[in-house]
Amino acid sequence: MQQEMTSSTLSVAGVTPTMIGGEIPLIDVSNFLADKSGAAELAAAQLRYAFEKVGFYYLAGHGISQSLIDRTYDEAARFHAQPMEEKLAVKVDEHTIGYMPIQDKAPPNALAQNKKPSQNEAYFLRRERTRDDPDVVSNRRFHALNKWPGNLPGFRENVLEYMRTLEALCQKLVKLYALALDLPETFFDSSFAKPHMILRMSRYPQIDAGDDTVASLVPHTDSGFMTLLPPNKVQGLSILLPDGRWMDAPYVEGAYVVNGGDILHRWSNERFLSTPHRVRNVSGTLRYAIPFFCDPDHDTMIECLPGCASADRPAKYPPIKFGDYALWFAAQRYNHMAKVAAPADADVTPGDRATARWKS
Ligand SMILES: O=C(O)CCC(=O)C(=O)O
Ligand SMILES: [Fe+2]
Repeated sequence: MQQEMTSSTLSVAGVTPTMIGGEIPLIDVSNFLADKSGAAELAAAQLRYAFEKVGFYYLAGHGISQSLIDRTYDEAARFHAQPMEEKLAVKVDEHTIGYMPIQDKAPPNALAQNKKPSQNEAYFLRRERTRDDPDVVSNRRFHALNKWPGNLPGFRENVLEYMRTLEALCQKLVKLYALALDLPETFFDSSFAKPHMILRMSRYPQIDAGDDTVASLVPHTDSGFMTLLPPNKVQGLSILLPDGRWMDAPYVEGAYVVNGGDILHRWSNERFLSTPHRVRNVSGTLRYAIPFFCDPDHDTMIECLPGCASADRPAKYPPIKFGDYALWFAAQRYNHMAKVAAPADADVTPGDRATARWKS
């Protein structure tokens, strides 16, 4: 490992995991994935700490091969290296599938107003489907066909292999999330039997290090349940720590950076954090990112989890179907969705609450 280790530790059942940069737990799930006795409980205790205190953790022992990760980064670079007309041939649609160029204006949500747009271009994929899939036939929102580039042999196969592999890992990790929330290990299994998943392939040009008014990706929270970022040798990601400091997320060889999003925060009645983060690429080179967002299926009713409310801590949010939430969120965050009639959310989002911390 190349980052500086500190002596800061966390005591969980007598075990002291490494704290990256003194702040972010490193959770090794290899024993859990190998079904070793007691490993699930230990990893779940570390996860609980990570989500109650930070909202981010580094994931080691995940079993995803570095060669598959490298190949997927290479495919992101190959996609973005195409001429603009090839990329625009798969332009982003009302399902947020396809290519989104660097925007010329900030996203629709109120907090972004008067801000400069994020300096990155992105290509979005969701679950691969066939033409006769009933959701495709009915044009169900966010359940459409992927838009594959026409002239990149092998691209589709490589990217789908990555998505299938990450999906299988997430289906195991949700068991730890259930245990971390004091729920039965299988609690989330049905919502993740066919999870909603998004792979975003982003390219960040360099920005001017001296200009604080421009970001590669403006401070934000993610919308969903879990985001997995594979190790990135090109720095740029920073995380807003609970004490209000921005911390640059160090590269840790082999470890994913994982965070929770607004729906985990909402579902857990704000017990688990959805932590703001941002990207500034001042590395001197192009930066790529390939976040994988793994969410419950869109029929899941997001309603305060058992055990997350009490007499002094009543449920803060009305129940909402995840699909409705996802549509509302997309209408806030993406210009191409701004005109979509999204269901009104009954309350301010967890993300808006979290963003208030950096707004003031
Ligand atoms: O580029 C990164 O490291 C993070 C990307 C991110 O936060 C996002 O796409 O939501
Ligand atoms: Fe993010």
